[in-house]
Amino acid sequence: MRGSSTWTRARESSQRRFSTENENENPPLKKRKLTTKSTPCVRTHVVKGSVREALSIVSTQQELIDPPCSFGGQPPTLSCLGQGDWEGTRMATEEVEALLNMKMTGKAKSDIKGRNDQMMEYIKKLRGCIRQLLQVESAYILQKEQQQIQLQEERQIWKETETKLKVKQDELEAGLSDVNQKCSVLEEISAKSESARQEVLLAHQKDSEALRAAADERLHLLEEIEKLRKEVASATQQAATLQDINKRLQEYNTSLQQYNTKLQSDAAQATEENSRTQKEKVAILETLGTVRGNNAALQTQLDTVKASLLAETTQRSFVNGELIRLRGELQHVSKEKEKASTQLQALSEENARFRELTGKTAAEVDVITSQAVALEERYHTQNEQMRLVRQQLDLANQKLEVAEASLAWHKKDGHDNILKVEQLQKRLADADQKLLEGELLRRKLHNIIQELKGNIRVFCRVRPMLPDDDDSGADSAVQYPSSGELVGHAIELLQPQGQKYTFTFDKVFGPEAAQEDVFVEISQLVQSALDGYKVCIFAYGQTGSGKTHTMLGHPDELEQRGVIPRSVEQIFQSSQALQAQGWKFKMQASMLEIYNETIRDLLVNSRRTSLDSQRSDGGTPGKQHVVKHEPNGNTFVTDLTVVEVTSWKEVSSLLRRAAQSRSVGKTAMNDHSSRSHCVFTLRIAGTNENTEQQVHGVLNLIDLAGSERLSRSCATGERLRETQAINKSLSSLGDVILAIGNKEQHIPYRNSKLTYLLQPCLGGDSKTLMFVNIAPESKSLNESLCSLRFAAKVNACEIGVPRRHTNARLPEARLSIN
Ligand SMILES: Nc1ncnc2c1ncn2[C@@H]1O[C@H](COP(=O)(O)OP(=O)(O)OP(=O)(O)O)[C@@H](O)[C@H]1O
Repeated sequence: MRGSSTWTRARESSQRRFSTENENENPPLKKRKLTTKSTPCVRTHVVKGSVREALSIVSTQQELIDPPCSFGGQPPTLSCLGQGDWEGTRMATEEVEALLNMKMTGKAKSDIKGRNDQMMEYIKKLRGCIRQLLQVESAYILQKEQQQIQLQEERQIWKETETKLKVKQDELEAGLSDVNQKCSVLEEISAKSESARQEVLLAHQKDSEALRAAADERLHLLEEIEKLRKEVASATQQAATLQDINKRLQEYNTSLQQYNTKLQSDAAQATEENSRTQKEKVAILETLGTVRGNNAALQTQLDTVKASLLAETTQRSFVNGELIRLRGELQHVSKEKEKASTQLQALSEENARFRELTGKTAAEVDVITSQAVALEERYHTQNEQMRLVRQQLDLANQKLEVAEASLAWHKKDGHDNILKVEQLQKRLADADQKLLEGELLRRKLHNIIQELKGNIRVFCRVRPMLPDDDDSGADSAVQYPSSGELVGHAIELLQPQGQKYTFTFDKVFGPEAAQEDVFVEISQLVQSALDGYKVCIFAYGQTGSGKTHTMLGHPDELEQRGVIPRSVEQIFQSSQALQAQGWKFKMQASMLEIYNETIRDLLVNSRRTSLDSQRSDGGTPGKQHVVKHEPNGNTFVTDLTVVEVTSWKEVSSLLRRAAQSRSVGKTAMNDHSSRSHCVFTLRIAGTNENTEQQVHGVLNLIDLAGSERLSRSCATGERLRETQAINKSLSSLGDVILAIGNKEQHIPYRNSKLTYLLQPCLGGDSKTLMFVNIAPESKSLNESLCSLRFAAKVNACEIGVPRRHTNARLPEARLSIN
């Protein structure tokens, strides 16, 4: 740049110099030539002027043209000039000046010739001078032209350079903006790196804290390990047994997989069969409709025929009566006729005898003859009457035959129709049965697939609006998809601002779902407790959302019984049905509640009169109940009352006993709020006398205390303490499920009594189902959202594959009969 500006300055000064020289110092050449030409005669001052100009140019440019002509430093004289050769000599400025200032010397005025010669000499010199000047001028012009060409070239170069420079400048500017951009990007990156660095620092701090916590945990774990070592010693003893069991389980697993494959192909077949049956059912229903229509028409026809048959039967009986009467009359007439013919015979014989004897008069003969004629006429009339009656009888008989034939035909047709309807009804019943079987198979397969997946299943139940709900008249905050695959499996929560949250679960029950509908869906799961599985069903949800209604309901009202009564009843019924196969079951029931992180026995005999008196010491007086997990996978609670039960009736009385002991209180959100987690456990031990097989199943049915926000429950004092304990244990449940979901090494089961008790159900080998109960009113929307989010986490949780507890090899088929 600097080079270019120096170059530009030099170029500008050169230009300026040229233009000054051209425009100011040198008048146009043409003008000077004209001036010279227009004054051919020598006039000193004119010539002097132009020559001076020329001289000044010559003197300025003299170094450029030729080296100066030296006169040896002497001013020239005309004589000197006369001695030199003007043609070939170059003149210095002073010489020209001297020539111009030269005066006529030596000649008298009268010496015209002399003067003339002198003048001629002078003119000759002047001419030489002028010629030289002209040469200088042409040299100058040539030089000027060269310079102009050079200038042009320089200008061209300058222009090109300028263009190049411009391009270069543009490139540099573009480069500069690129660099600027890069700079800003780098600045951003640097800012980000800075924030990342900060985050890393924070994370590092957290890690350090976590490390410290881990160190503490490690210490704790070392203690645990010590304990575990002792346990391991005993476990080693069992290892051999377990290995054997494991081997058998592997075999069982293989057979289960085969069974599963078979079930899947069966399922495919069943689905096919199902759809075929459905189509068949539709066709049958259509045919049945047509047949029913035909049947109705035939029925009407049959009724008409029956009516006409009745009329015919009446007519027939009338005709029969008439026939009998006519037959009687005919007999009577026949008798009369026989009598008359006997009489006639007698009279004829008499007449003949008389004629023979000629003893009778002609008059008497006439009378007798007329009597005989009359008798004969009577006989003919009676014959005619008989013929007519016979005709009538034949007609009636014909009518009767026609009526009987038509009746038989109608009867046959009606019978055919009845047969057809019966057949169709049978096929319909078969199709319904197949559908039912298909549905049962589908449920079974679904259960098996769930078992193999090892997931906790989640059912959502939304209770109806209650009369006490403030917005019972308002729209519910809950919706369900009305079409597509999600029907019956999804729930949508609507926020007042229009935002919609959709959650999907294994099953969603709306407010219209009856207790029976809910139980149908879990009956298979309950049944597997009888097959030797650990089954755990628990209800989670905010206060007043229907957990107790779902789990317990009203045990004494048939329709309103909840999961616990129905499950127990089903277990007893199935166990009785299995007795035919040689199975004998022993059932033991227990019930406990976890109240304020303390386990309380709800079946203890010493019935408490005041709940508050126990609450103060936190449980059964003198007894501390502790949860124990045995190495064989069994979990029990120390000193808990366990009652052997043989019927639903006994369990029912236990439930009533427990209900009286349960911690219930009135909250702002529920008049009869369960203030504790209630756990009903049924242990099932089954032995088959024929095969010596044994199964050990456990059914845990849990009604959790309601989750509620302190701000909404308005709890104070004892209620506040209860609520805090409930929330703490529920949040521990959330932590456990989150840790299982994240497949963390350490699962914090010990953080609460509830999670420690549920450990085998949540992280072990049991079949677990959670009900998330939802209150539909819009004021509960936030609680519902929390509950559903919690349930969604649970739904995503894999807890391991359920394990059946048996001590002898079992056949592939399950024990369950339904
Ligand atoms: N599906 C339902 N159909 C009819 N009524 C219901 C239903 N679910 C709940 N209810 C009624 O709602 C009220 C509250 O139900 P419930 O006591 O079962 O709630 P909860 O969740 O157990 O409450 P808490 O946690 O406070 O014990 C009861 O009156 C119950 O009868």
